[in-house]
Amino acid sequence: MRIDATGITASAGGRRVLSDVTLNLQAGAFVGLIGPNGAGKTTLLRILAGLAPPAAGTVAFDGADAARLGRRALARRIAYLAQDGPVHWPLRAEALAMLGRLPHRGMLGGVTAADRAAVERALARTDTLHLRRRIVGTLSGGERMRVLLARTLATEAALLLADEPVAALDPRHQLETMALLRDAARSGTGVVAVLHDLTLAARFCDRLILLSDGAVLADGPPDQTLTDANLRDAYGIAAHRGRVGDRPFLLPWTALSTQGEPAR
Ligand SMILES: Nc1ncnc2c1ncn2[C@@H]1O[C@H](COP(=O)(O)OP(=O)(O)OP(=O)(O)O)[C@@H](O)[C@H]1O
Repeated sequence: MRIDATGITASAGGRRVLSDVTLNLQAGAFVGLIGPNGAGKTTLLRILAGLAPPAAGTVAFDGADAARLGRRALARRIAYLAQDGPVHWPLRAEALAMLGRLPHRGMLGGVTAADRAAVERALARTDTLHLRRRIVGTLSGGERMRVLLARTLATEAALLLADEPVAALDPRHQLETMALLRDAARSGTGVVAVLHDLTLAARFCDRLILLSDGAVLADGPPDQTLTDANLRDAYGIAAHRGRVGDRPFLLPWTALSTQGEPAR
């Protein structure tokens, strides 16, 4: 699996929100897409998923123009988890997870044993087996997010794009979900997650792409992306740092003024 996005430009509300973004994604790496609010992360993820066309630039999936692959073929290859989408349908959790199998079904096809097995695996991996009979609208925000992640995993696509998959989760489920995404990457899925928690991003991701003002400010291993200068320029913050084994960690600590002085 390989995705090459070249020269991606996008506008929204009459304003340029992505400018000439070029990046490639390959199976086997857990990539964190980070950057401040409004930097363009969701816009970029939706373009990579084929859900919105770029104003300029191309997305190629395994060398083929993704725009020509067709919605259904793309949906089998790329699973997309939207950012905190409200779910109003009176659906049980397992039926919602089963929607992740739709791209694999023929026009008249029913649920197969393979569909059931994939949903079972996805519910188990997201710790939602005990919620399977619950109506999704009655779940807590974190429970709902895990069921939505189960739907995304159930597709068993080559590329998984997740927009803020851990934002609503408690610390234990954050750690488990980050480990599950990393393990999915290790076993050959391409994984990109939009993340605001830089501590988790530094610990679990193999590579971080830092978007700022619609452009790629840095792209590389966490050590090289989360430099003091990049944190200051992109987020206007300073952080405390450390290491555990071979992994860096950092703790956002100080908001900086525009002159780079501690603001609060
Ligand atoms: N439909 C729209 N109309 C007007 N502006 C839009 C629209 N969609 C996105 N934008 C703007 O485009 C910019 C990028 O939005 P996007 O959602 O991609 O940012 P983001 O990096 O995902 O932010 P966040 O971290 O807050 O989720 C923002 O300034 C946003 O206000």
